[in-house]
Amino acid sequence: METRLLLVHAHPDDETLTTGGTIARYAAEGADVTLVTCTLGEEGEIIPAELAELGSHAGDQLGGYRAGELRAACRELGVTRQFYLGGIGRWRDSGMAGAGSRHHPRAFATGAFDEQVAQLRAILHEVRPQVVVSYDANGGYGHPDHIRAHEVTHAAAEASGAVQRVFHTVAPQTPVRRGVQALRELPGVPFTVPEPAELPVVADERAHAAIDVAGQLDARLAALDAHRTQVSVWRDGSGRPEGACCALSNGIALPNLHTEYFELAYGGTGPVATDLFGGLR
Ligand SMILES: CC(=O)N[C@H]1[C@@H](O[C@@H]2[C@H](O)[C@H](O)[C@@H](O)[C@H](O)[C@H]2O)O[C@H](CO)[C@@H](O)[C@@H]1O
Ligand SMILES: [Zn+2]
Repeated sequence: METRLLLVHAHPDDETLTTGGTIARYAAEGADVTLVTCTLGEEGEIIPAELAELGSHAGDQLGGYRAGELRAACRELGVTRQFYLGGIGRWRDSGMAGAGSRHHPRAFATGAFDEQVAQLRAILHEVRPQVVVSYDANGGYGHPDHIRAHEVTHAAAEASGAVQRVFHTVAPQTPVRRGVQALRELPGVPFTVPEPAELPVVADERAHAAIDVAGQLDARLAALDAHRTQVSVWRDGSGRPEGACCALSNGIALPNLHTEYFELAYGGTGPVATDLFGGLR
């Protein structure tokens, strides 16, 4: 059986931040990996000062710039094909909860749900993935676009009748806290190392699958480098991926985990503990 994995993410950078190692691993093992990105991330903050005028408050060119970042990141991860839901530019980044940008006529989180579901069903019909990955009902950390991506994914996957499993990317408490502790012990980290309680985590029991991505850390870091408007990557100079970490525009360090975790949300049970396709091939 050719294994076909499809991931639905809200903005350019999410695919790498939460599932970059898993994408790189399955792609390296010969799986067909499709990425669906729902928006261009037009409302994002911008880290490099020299690019500030791309922002929505000024030139409003960030979406096009992030499309280029996403192409580069997909090359680093080995993505087979990448779609924008409804075509490039159809749905716009809604901004964080409460932002006025949610009233934009093309805002994803408040857009026509049935249209979005039909657009994803068309991609599912073309690609025929056995396994689909997106976010939990809280969108991981509550971003309106992530929540809508979860809703559209479940509606389309369950209506398709052909998707065998839907997983949510999750951050279980114990490994996240262990990763934060490792950052505290890494000399010279230029970001704010968060208190464990500051990171959006879930109970360990919700992590049904743990995908070992120790062999893909360099690929994930290279893909994070590509998302330079959104992510700062720091390396301690040792050349080891363990000596690196990253932060978003808020300057809060994110743990560099060797494992990515997933909750099995749809498709019954199965031997998924270390393989999203366990028992399907
Ligand atoms: C990872 C992710 O979903 N990023 C989103 C998010 O960006 C965050 C947001 O700007 C927040 O205000 C910052 O503190 C944080 O550092 C950012 O990562 O929301 C953006 C706007 O919707 C979105 O473009 C970005 O991809
Ligand atoms: Zn996002």
